[in-house]
Amino acid sequence: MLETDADFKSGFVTVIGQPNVGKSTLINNLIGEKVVITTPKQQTTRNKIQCIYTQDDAQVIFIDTPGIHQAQDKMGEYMVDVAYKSLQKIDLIFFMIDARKGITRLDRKISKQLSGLNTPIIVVLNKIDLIGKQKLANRIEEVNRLGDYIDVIPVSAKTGNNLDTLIEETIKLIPKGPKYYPNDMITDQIEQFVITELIREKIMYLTREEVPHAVAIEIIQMKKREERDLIDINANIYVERNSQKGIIIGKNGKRLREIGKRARKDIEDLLGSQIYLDLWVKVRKDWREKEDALKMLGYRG
Ligand SMILES: Nc1nc2c(ncn2[C@@H]2O[C@H](COP(=O)(O)OP(=O)(O)OP(=O)(O)O)[C@@H](O)[C@H]2O)c(=O)[nH]1
Repeated sequence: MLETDADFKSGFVTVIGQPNVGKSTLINNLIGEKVVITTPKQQTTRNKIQCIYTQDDAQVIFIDTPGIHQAQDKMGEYMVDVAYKSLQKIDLIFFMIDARKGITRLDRKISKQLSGLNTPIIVVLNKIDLIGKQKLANRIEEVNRLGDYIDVIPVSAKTGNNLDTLIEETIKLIPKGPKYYPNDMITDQIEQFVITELIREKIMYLTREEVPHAVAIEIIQMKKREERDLIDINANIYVERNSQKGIIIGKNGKRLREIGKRARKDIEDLLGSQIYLDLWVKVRKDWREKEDALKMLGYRG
């Protein structure tokens, strides 16, 4: 299901900046026909997808980095460990600065914290609709003195001015990769969809050619344990024939355990939480031809 056009680009971006700088406005303004906003019902994730921007040749997934928002009130804890770690895993950071206010003490602190990362950073100089040209030129100078950034892009998140340049630059900077989400993905299915793809990928890898496309994954349950940083995920793996079931399970369940182990690792990275993954292999004869089964498994015609 993941499109693997060799030239397609995809990447994860997070938006950081002090309160009121315009982060939500930016994300909201990026919502158009091409964008999906997500409002996960359960708070199972720490890395929350905020929106997805898809165009013909690229997909940008904006994620809400854990810890960043809470920590804005308490600068001492600004980069709590988990936030720092997740920042290292993403492809690009937007560091938003208010062009009217100019660089604040908080911006300097953020900048210092970010300087330890290898992740590329674009400074998004926001609210340029409120200042004149000369002031903007000064601000750009100030930002260039503040740190070593890939680019400084002046925008108005409110009017939409120059957001096309921001997207263009972003796409230049993200790596080649698959289209993680279909264009018409239903928002709250996104997280589960990626999880099923991660599991499917491991099966494909570990069974090679033996169970080609006869596999579908259904997430039965995803639930966070109370008072524990652990999410239980129960999923069914559907195949068409008993022989395929045997292949996936492997001798004494060895292959299924390996599939589970590898998938768990990736899902933990995705969710930023420990998970317990319970996988069951079930035979559903000719599921590919049965409409009901397809619907149940989340495929839409
Ligand atoms: N004039 C102008 N106002 C803006 C712009 N971007 C954001 N604002 C305003 O700035 C205020 C704060 O914007 P938000 O998008 O809520 O800022 P935020 O960074 O998400 O704020 P927190 O959620 O507190 O972190 C709102 O009143 C926005 O309308 C802009 O480009 N120009």
